[in-house]
Amino acid sequence: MNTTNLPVKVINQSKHVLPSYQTEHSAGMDLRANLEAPVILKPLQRALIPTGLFIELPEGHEAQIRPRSGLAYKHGISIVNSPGTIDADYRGEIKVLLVNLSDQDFVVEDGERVAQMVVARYERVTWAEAEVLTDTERGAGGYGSTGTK
Ligand SMILES: O=c1ccn([C@H]2C[C@H](O)[C@@H](COP(=O)(O)OP(=O)(O)OP(=O)(O)O)O2)c(=O)[nH]1
Ligand SMILES: [Mg+2]
Repeated sequence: MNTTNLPVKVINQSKHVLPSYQTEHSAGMDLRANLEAPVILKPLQRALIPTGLFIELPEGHEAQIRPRSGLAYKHGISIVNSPGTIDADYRGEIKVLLVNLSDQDFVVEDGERVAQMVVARYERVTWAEAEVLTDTERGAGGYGSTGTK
């Protein structure tokens, strides 16, 4: 298995341990809420949850902030801007924009694992302006054009 272990500079101003991979091949590290007091999310309310983490990603890498499926399934908790993007040149605190999509209040506790962070390489492009694009079988088909079965 060819996995990388890229060093990422981090400042941890939270009262919690650094995020870590929960299993041998987890793609994401769970991020913990760093709160003075619990945050109550009413149905359809959103809140920016601080993590107390500040990172410096290597050039050519981003971090994606993604929901956790357990919280989503059990409590309807998701992330409004999913997947959130942490840019390599961002030096601020990582925050998680949670939303409560259930019909019941949800309490975010200090130290709770509210999201997961996946570090990924990205490409940047330059435009090559053109008059026509290559013909393909799909063409402009989308939005279910291939059927459901
Ligand atoms: O879930 C998120 C998403 C973003 N950020 C931080 C890191 C990112 O580099 C910066 C800007 O994010 P984005 O580009 O998504 O926001 P924007 O609304 O376009 O703001 P800006 O004009 O600052 O780029 O905010 C977070 O901490 N959490
Ligand atoms: Mg932006």
